[in-house]
Amino acid sequence: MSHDDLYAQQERLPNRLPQDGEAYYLERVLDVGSASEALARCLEELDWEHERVTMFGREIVTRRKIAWYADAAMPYAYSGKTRVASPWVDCLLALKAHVEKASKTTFNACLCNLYHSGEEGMGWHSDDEKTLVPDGVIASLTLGDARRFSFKHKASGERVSLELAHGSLLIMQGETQTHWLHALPKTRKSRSARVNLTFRQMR
Ligand SMILES: O=C(O)CCC(=O)C(=O)O
Ligand SMILES: [Fe+2]
Repeated sequence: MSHDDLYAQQERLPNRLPQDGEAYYLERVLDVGSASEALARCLEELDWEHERVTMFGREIVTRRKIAWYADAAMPYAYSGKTRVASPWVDCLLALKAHVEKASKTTFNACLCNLYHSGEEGMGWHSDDEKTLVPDGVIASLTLGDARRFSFKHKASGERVSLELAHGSLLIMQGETQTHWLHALPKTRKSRSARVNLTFRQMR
């Protein structure tokens, strides 16, 4: 799909959140072939490692893997741990350029997630770390198996869910992180890998 088509599509995109934030879903920013090629390259070329999180005073190593890229060797606080960014690699830079055009925004960092199957997910959280631009844009590219993604309003508990397809982009902006949590629930339906690239704006 050309970028002109993408812009035209975006003009009409509905906000998926009923209030207190903005979430736009672009179902196909990459065609199936390009998305599959990008998935293979990301699996092969990114610095994947298991995430270590501290829960109830104990260190837990997640099955899910992550990789962290940013303009400089920026430290990034995430789940109570500080990670130093890897320097950008070509396949990620090409995807970043594509996502920047599609979202008409620029990004200086990317947190990458690798879920080997539906047995891996991510719990409720908001991306409101102090190192991120407040109310900045987060653009989340999905490569691989489609998964359900859910929002939950912090005050009312209201939920909004959508399915994120192979080659799709979810753009979160405005006050989304202040008022909503999001999660990627585990599921028995997914048996293959999904890579999710969350392009971010660090200050
Ligand atoms: O995998 C996803 O779609 C969600 C990832 C996410 O929320 C995050 O990295 O903060
Ligand atoms: Fe998140």
